[in-house]
Parts: sequence; structure tokens; C-alpha cells
Amino acid sequence: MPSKYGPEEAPVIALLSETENPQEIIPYIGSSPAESLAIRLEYLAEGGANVVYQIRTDPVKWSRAVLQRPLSAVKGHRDASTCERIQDEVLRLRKAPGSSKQSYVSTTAAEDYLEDVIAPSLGGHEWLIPSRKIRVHPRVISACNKELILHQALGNRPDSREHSILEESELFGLLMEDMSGIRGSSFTIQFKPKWLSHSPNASKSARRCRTCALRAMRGTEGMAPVGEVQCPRNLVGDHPDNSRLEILQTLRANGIPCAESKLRERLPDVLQDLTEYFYSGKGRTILDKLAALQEQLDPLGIVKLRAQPGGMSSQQLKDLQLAMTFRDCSVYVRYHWDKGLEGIETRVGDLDPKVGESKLDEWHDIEMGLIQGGWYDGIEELSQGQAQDTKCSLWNPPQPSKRYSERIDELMKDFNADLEVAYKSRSSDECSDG
Ligand SMILES: O=P(O)(O)O[C@@H]1[C@@H](OP(=O)(O)O)[C@H](OP(=O)(O)O)[C@H](O)[C@H](OP(=O)(O)O)[C@H]1OP(=O)(O)O
Ligand SMILES: Nc1ncnc2c1ncn2[C@@H]1O[C@H](COP(=O)(O)OP(=O)(O)OP(=O)(O)O)[C@@H](O)[C@H]1O
Repeated sequence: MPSKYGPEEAPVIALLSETENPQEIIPYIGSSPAESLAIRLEYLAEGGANVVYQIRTDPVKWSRAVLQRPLSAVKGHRDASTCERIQDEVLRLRKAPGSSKQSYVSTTAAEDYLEDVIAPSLGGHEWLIPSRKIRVHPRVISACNKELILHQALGNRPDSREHSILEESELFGLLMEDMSGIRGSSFTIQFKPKWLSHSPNASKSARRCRTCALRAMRGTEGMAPVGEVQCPRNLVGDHPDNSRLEILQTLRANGIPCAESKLRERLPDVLQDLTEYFYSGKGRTILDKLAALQEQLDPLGIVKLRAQPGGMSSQQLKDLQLAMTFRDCSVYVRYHWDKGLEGIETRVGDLDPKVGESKLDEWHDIEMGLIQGGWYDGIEELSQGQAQDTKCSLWNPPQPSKRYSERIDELMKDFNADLEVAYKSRSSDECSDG
């Protein structure tokens, strides 16, 4: 998850004002211009609904600013430790809905959902990224929006995210633990687990799971492929080669920082640790949990649910929406170089509620398209010369197969070649900060 812009290019000054609860740990951050100068938001990444900023602090400027304040105003946590604490966090700010059909989910609604629905479903906070809501001054939002427009003009934003800006009426943002790796001591990979359990609307003889069927369908429509993971069911399969293949592809898709020459030397060990972790270790626990929740919460599927006399009950609707959230969440895996298998940390993020009637129509249309187009069963009509997408683990035999080990060897070679190229260009600008 590389930062898009260099620190010197980040013009936005954070003006975070008090949280809702005055006893909270970060009161009045950056409420004076001097303090604001000590805190800067640096664009890290964005998705469809949020922009995430890394918080950069300057402890010297911060102390100076605090000293300038009248003694009576310097209270509570208004000290250096506040400054140190927020620099390990990222700030997630919500985007304005792009179309009138999209429903807006505020930071408060997202945080309430996390606490009231997600945490109880997952059995607590163990797997969640530690986070807390903070009040954000409207001037921060408008400054960030100016910066987003500027970076769009400079071509620094992903094409698919252009024209989206932050919601100006939003009063809060979410401070979260920064899951990024630290060059030299750890790296982070991120993936969406997607549909770990089969779609209840697909036939029993399906040769593709929901994720692979959608990727195959979109592939022919010239749209972006679904996520980075090829077949998520590989991750909850019965043979370590399935996990190994999926992890290798995920590692490669994440593009480990080019200065991380350690990966070049230790790729086989890293792959072995991550395979063990996800095939039979703690990583498997969370993936199995997500798979079970997806299955329990959506036993019928949108097509059958909508076809019921009287439609869906409100409980069925809530369960389906929650299942969709657990399919579209992001898994962050941090690997500490000096700790190996013992030090792998996993957290799940982007667990926002899926709301709005248009989402239901969209899910229903996708499902119907997959069924009627023969995408689940692998009997779709292909245009001449078009290769069939057979990457799904349902298509391939689930037992250990030559095909898997050959594919792993091929991918190892490709990945090593990528790393070789990256290593050689280490002295280039992109890598010079490593
Ligand atoms: O339709 P899918 O399966 O491609 O999933 C959408 C995601 O696409 P991707 O993971 O890239 O394939 C899509 O992700 P991106 O915007 O492509 O990063 C969204 O997460 C979308 O959810 P929402 O509309 O933001 O609530 C996701 O839509 P939902 O299906 O979760 O409603
Ligand atoms: N806690 C975190 N630490 C480090 N990076 C993060 C963190 N949370 C989010 N990110 C980065 O910001 C990106 C966008 O965040 P997030 O997935 O929450 O946005 P989104 O708009 O909800 O995404 P989507 O398009 O999937 O709905 C992530 O893909 C990730 O690269």
C-alpha cells in the first residue's frame, strides 16, 4: 500500500477539533494555526466510498505550539504523547455519494454498525482494526477536497476514482491504526476475501464460484477484473497448495515496496509462513469465520429471497446486507521480518453497511446475469478466439494436483523476475526513500 504523494507534496494541514466526548484522548488537536502546522494529512489511498490519509506530525513544532498556549488551555492529553499517538494512525474520511441512487453512509453510521453489528458477529474486536471516531473541522474537509481536485488534475489519482470528493457536510472521520508496513521491518498485504462460500443461487454442478463467475463475465465485458484474488475459495480449500497459490498471487498483486530486497532473498520462507498461517494457523480461523458468516447470513441468495411470496422480511434483508459486507471487506496481513510466522498480524477493515434499494437491484441483476449467461456452469457463449476463464478452484480438482504445483512454480519464476527488476531499479527516485 504505497503512499501516492511524497510528504513534501502534502499541502493539507489538519485542523481536527474536539471529539464528541471531551474526555477523549485527542482534545482540540490543531485548533490553533501553530498547532495545525505540526499536523499534516497525507493522502494514502482511496476506495469508492472513502479517502484514507496518513497523519504526519512534527513533534518539535507541536511542542512549540503547545508552549505558546496559555497555561490554562494546556490540559489533559494536550502534550507530546498525543502527537506521538496519532502519527501511528490513519484518518478515513467519507466521500460524497457519486449518484443520486447511492445512499450516503456517514462515519457515525459506519462506526455504529461496526460496534453494534460487526463486532458481535465476529465475537468481539480481536480481528477489527482498532479505530475511534473523531470530529473533523469543516475546513479540513474543504482543504482535502481542494487537494483531491489538484491531484486529479495532475493525474495522481486512480482513474476509477476521479471526480469523487469528500462529503462536505460530514462532521466526523475515523482514526484507525495504520496497517501499512514499515520498510525494513514489516510489509503488509491486503486482499478482499469476497465470496468464500458458494452462491446459494448457483447450481450444484457449478464450475465457477461467485467471485470467479463474475470475473469471467466482466472479463468478457472488458471491465476490471474482480479484486486481486483469483479464486478466494482456494484460501479455504482442503490442500495447502491451493492456499499457497492464492497467497503467492496476492503477494505479487500487492507489489511489495521495491526497496524491500529482503523479499527477493526470502520469498520461499515468506510464502511458506503465510501458507501455514492461512492454511492451518490463525489466518485460517478468520477466513473460516468469514466463510461461515457469509453462508449462515445468506442461505437463500437474492434471487430466491426476492421470489418469495411477500418478498424479503426485514431480518432477511439485514442478514443479506451483512453477508454482503463480509464478502466485500478487506483483510490486512502484516508480516514482521524478524518474527516470521509468530509475528503475522491480521485485521479486517472496510466493514461498512451496504444500504439502499439500488444495491439490491444490482445484486439481483448480477446473479441473474451469471445464471442465465451460463457463467456459473462454464457454458457461457464466448466470442471466437476467446479463452475460457478456468481459474476457479471448482473447475480444477480440489485434491493436490500437478496443475497447482506447476502453476506455483511458474508464478514463483514470474515473481522473482518482478523482484529482480525492482531490485535493479532501487536507486531510482521511486525507491530512494527505502
Ligand atoms: O460487485 P463487486 O463484487 O465487484 O463488489 C464491489 C467492489 O468491487 P471489487 O471488489 O473491486 O470487485 C467495489 O470495490 P471497488 O470500488 O472496485 O474498490 C465496492 O466495494 C462495491 O461496494 P460499494 O458499492 O462500495 O458498497 C462492491 O459492491 P458490492 O457487491 O459489495 O455491493
Ligand atoms: N487502517 C488502514 N491502514 C492502512 N491503509 C489503509 C487502512 N484503511 C484503509 N487503508 C487503505 O485505504 C484504501 C481505501 O480504504 P477503504 O477500503 O476503507 O475504502 P473504501 O472506499 O471503503 O473501499 P471500497 O471501494 O472497497 O468500498 C484501502 O484499500 C487501503 O489501501
